[in-house]
Amino acid sequence: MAFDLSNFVALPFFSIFVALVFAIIIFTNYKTSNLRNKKNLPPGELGFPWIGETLEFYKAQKKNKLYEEFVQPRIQNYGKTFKTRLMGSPTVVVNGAEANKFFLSNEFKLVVSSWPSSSVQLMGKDSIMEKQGDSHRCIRGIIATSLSISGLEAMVPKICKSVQLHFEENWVGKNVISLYKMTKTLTFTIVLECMLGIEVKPDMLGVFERVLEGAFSPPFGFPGSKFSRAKNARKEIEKMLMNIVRKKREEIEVQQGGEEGRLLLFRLVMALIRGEMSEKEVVDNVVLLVFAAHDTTSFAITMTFRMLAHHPNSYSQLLQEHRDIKNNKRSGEMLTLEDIKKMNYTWQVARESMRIFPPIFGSFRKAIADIEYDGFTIPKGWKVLWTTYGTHYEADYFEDPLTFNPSRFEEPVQPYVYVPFGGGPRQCAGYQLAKLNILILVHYVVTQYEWSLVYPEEQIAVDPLPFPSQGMPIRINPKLS
Ligand code: HEM
Repeated sequence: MAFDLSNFVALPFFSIFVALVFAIIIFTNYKTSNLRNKKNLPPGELGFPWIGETLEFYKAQKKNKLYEEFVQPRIQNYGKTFKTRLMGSPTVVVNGAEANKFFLSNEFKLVVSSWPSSSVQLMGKDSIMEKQGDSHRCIRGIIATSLSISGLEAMVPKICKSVQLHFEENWVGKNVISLYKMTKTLTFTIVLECMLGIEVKPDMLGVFERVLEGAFSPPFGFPGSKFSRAKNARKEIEKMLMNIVRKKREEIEVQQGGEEGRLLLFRLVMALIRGEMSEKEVVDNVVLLVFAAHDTTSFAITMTFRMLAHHPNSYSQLLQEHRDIKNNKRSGEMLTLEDIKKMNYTWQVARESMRIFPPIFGSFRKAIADIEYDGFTIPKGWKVLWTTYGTHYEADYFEDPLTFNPSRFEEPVQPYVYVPFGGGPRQCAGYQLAKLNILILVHYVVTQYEWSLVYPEEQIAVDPLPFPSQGMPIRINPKLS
């Protein structure tokens, strides 16, 4: 065997590396077992250092069976509150309405939201998801004003126009379209043009999607990785948005306000002019809003159509609601907020679809103090994962939970039981826009098209948000009006 000098030189470095890894493992075990002795931790397995039960978690998540295959078996073994270790962090998984109420309403007091490093780097450290206290309240206030009653009233005709234009450009003359892909394009346009007031340019969606693709991937920046592609796309967006923000600032300073005052970019730039926000904060929040709205709303819409296809009685009832609204309008007349308020049954269908297929599984929090909950201690620094499924799929809260039954929403639901939009100070800030988006699109599809699913039993994949694995193609045929 030839003597290789480089191996000889590398040996001490390798030994030091191995020793370091062992030291970290022993130190982590020591810390955890020390904690175990000192505190009344919830039951469950922390598993090996760093890796813990991450592989089991990902395996179940990939099949869209995180609740059935990861959470439920552990609830059976340990109860509704159990510990595990995910992606390096000791984590307590909590389930049920009381848990949702306790952790979601104690945001900023006992816990803070905790996103993966890749999401934070790509959305930006200055987006609402990383903000706390006054700066969080300031951004939420600005978003809320845009989605107030007068803001929503102004937005309805804009959304209607976007949907009509979208049909003309993407549906007319086609026999089959991918509903998921189409709703993504449409949601993107609605957030940017109708909510923010930023004109969509041809390549924009592709660049934003490249950022979103990296938002949950490991934050390794080697060339060609998903994360490094996402980082490059983020730089492109930053440059483009900076220009848009500066141009808007000039316009506002010259013209002082105007009709556009209702749109969100205007309000964000006004906050910039008043010195309440920086340019970077405006840009980060625009990226975050697209991220928050995009896959969630598209998935909610596609699952609503899937449920309608599988439940013809519900579809007939929903269709009648939209025929009644249409029959009260002149040909080509736009919907108004008043029409949308009449879509009660449609909203029940959409809510029931989001109960069974919540676009967001739940989300992570980080304990900022030792927390006493359910008779256990959750140590400061540990993560907490609350879940939508822990109430949505439990018979204690929803009778016969796996059955699709929109009329269960005729009665009000107890707080923190139905949580597809979260709750507490971080409850979805775009809830009203999501609702408009869903109801208006359903109206125009069912009144203008006959449609059917190409693959009625299409699988739901997860990466890391759920999506129909084949893009949910539907056959379409324009209705003769
Ligand atoms: C069906 C569609 C949607 C669903 C299911 C959904 C769900 C959620 C959930 C569960 C949260 C809370 C996350 C947490 O507690 O960690 C959230 C937060 C948020 N959502 Fe949505 N969302 C939807 C659509 C939208 C839209 C259309 C927008 C905006 C245009 C939006 C903007 C936001 C923002 C800004 C936050 C962060 C709020 C904060 O940190 O204070 N979402 N969403």
